[in-house]
Amino acid sequence: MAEAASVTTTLYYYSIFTSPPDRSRTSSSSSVSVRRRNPSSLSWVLRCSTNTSFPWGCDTDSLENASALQKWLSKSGLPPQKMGIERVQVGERGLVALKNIRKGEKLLFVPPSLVISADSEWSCTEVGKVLKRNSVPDWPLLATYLISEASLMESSRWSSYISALPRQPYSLLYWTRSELDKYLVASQIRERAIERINDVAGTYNDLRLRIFSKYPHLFPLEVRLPAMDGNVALVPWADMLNHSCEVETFLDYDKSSQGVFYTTDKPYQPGEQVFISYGKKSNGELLLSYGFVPKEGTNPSDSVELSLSLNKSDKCYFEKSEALRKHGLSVSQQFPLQITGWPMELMAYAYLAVSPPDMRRNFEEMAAAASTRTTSTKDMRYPEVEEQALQFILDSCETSISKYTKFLQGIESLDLDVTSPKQINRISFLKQLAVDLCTSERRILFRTQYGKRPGPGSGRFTDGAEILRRSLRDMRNGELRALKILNGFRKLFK
Ligand SMILES: C[S@@+](CC[C@H](N)C(=O)[O-])C[C@H]1O[C@@H](n2cnc3c(N)ncnc32)[C@H](O)[C@@H]1O
Repeated sequence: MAEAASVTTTLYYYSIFTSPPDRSRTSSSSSVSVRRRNPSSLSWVLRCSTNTSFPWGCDTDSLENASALQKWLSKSGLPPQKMGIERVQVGERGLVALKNIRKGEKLLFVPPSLVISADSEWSCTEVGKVLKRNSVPDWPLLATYLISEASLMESSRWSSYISALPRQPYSLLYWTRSELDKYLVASQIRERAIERINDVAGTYNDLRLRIFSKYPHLFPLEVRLPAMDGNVALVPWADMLNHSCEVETFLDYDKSSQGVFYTTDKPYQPGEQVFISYGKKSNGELLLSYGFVPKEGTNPSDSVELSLSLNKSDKCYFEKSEALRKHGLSVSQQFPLQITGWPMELMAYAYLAVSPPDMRRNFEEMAAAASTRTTSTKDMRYPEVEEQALQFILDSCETSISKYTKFLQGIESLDLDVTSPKQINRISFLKQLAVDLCTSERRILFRTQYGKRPGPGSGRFTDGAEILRRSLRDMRNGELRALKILNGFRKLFK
């Protein structure tokens, strides 16, 4: 049942793009025209800035709202579907095949009249006009649209949709600052969550100062709402699809019918849950935006950020930091590590960090190669500092691993002040999410130590065949052999 509550509901937003999706540092996904964008950012601001008393969303184990949604969608022009909303193994509620679905089959066909976009008609026309006159970007515009419709309750044409929106209380944007600090102390995703929260709060404040405060009759406190940039739309029905790391299909936008559809990349049997991809995201990013962590080892796009820093006592600290600054980098920099390898930029940063003063002529080139902004020769090698650079990366992994281990060993004793049983349940769930995330991130760090290291010409993520620890050992053995030969010669000459 929809219930009146302060808004802690998540809204799902799909960006409609005709251009390729963003290529995150860790992915190289193919071109799609519809994708999700920062959905939970909005929900966080909803939580922190609104206190609505209208029906909003439901728990994801509620099928009642889902079937009302399904009925309303069919009545409103959604064509007959080969899928239905059911209770599922992954994601509680989801879409399940009702008939055989072939690989490559097109599904959904959500017509434009059922897509909420920047061009949708506003029930409160004046609110829409004010926002458009003030050039509010699509993202906050849509968010305000939804809130404004929600405030109309049953009389909004979207009321069935709004009351079936899933609550998503586990996205990092819903975690309190002390939960983030306590449970994600070892992971860089904590920083990303704080950045995202600040970002959204900034957008909200901007709108509040620029628009909401000037039209208090149109934007009473309860319905003020911020959001993010972007060309976005809400797609009821499609947002019942859960994510799988094993599928590579995204929602698509059909230019001619202006509807939204989805092409399967595998067949489904009746009763099987149907998935889409929320994008090639790491486990941390999935937790940040959607509040779940895939099972360990199932996400090929998983990555962890490794933090590297210049040594403050380095004689060339200033020159190196200047070279980094010129290329948009700082003295402490994060690089994504994947299970399959690590970026050339990381190696370039490591070369720079360990280079002695007599290599200062190379600092500039190293800093350029460490930056993703510059298209420089990334495959450079500096044999004279290779060993130190590898050791530097190994040490940084080691430092990070020990943080994770300390956290994982002490998690049980990490308690926040909780009183109600509901809070206790939530905390134990958050702890489990933190454990799952940290275990998967630590696993990548372990694999980096024993996994692959850069090979020339191998692109953004390295797939060379050498092994970090082994290559260091081989290097050292080589040095030892050379030393023995040298000593042999010395003896001979004596
Ligand atoms: C777009 S909704 C999908 C429909 C949702 N399951 C519902 O009941 O309304 C996204 C949410 O579904 C859940 N979800 C999606 N994919 C998941 C997965 N692979 N594992 C666990 N939860 C998932 C998460 O709570 C996520 O925030």
